[in-house]
Amino acid sequence: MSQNVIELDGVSKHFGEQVVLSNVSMSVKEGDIVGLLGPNGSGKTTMIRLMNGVINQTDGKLSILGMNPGIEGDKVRKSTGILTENAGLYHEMSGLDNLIFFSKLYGNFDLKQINLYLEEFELAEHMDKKVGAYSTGMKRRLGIIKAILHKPRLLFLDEPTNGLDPEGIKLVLKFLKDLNEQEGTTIFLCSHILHQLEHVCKEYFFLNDGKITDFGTLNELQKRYVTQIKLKVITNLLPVEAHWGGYPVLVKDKNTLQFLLTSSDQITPLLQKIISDFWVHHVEIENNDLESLYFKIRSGVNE
Ligand SMILES: Nc1ncnc2c1ncn2[C@@H]1O[C@H](COP(=O)(O)OP(=O)(O)OP(=O)(O)O)[C@@H](O)[C@H]1O
Repeated sequence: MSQNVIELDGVSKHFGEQVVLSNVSMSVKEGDIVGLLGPNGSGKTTMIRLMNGVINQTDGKLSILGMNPGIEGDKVRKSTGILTENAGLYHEMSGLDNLIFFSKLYGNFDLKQINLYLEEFELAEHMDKKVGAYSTGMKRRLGIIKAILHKPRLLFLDEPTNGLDPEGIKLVLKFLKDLNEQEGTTIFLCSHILHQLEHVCKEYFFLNDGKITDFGTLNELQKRYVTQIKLKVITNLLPVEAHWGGYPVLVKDKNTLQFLLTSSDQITPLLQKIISDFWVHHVEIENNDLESLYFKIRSGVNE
């Protein structure tokens, strides 16, 4: 069984009078990709900074790769990579020189590998430009390369797709999935853009006001929070009553119906019944995506 590479036990962090994290306990297994989701100011960046030993907790215990980041911060940072908002890049140096500088600092200089990453992140043609002249998306991609140069076992990414265009988002998410699958790198990422994470993370942690309010796989969270399925069906069936085929139904728009079901087992028989007399162009469960779950967990509503 894989070991926990992140363990937090009753961790709190105060800045003066402000309680930013309160009694946070969580664990992440080696080789997983997990997402930390929470609104602005909920404490996500603070948690990453604690786990990297950049700041110390007020209370509780942390273990990162079996080490205490508050005491062994340098050792922790040698085996972890981190991408933060400004990525710590030198704006007066070129993209290439930044990567050469950091890889030498990490004792891991490999020009061939650097060039491969620059190609992969579509930065090769800009590598001699000063980073100060890079666009936000280019800086973000360079920041990700900087975070993985020393082949960390554990990667912390704070909003890795911020400022990226749709092609950049696709490229970065695919790269992270491949890195996880091929190298076994554990990835801990924070993001607001929930639909992007839906196909990337194995498990999600929800942070609100400095407290973990729930966690689990998408499947587990759906079982917990989605007790009624809202099934959107685009069809030429036009129900005349508020029930059709034994289920409550709402006419949302011309050709768009919403059935309310209590179990996903009801979907197939319902659709079979519809298509025996009508056409169906589209079917979608509307309320079980990560974003719907996020709002339910925030408001404590099961629906
Ligand atoms: N060094 C600091 N000194 C004082 N307060 C701080 C410090 N760092 C963070 N905070 C406060 O802690 C709270 C949580 O901040 P944090 O950056 O961890 O939130 P976040 O969830 O990452 O937010 P965002 O989504 O906006 O990035 C905020 O109220 C912030 O002002």
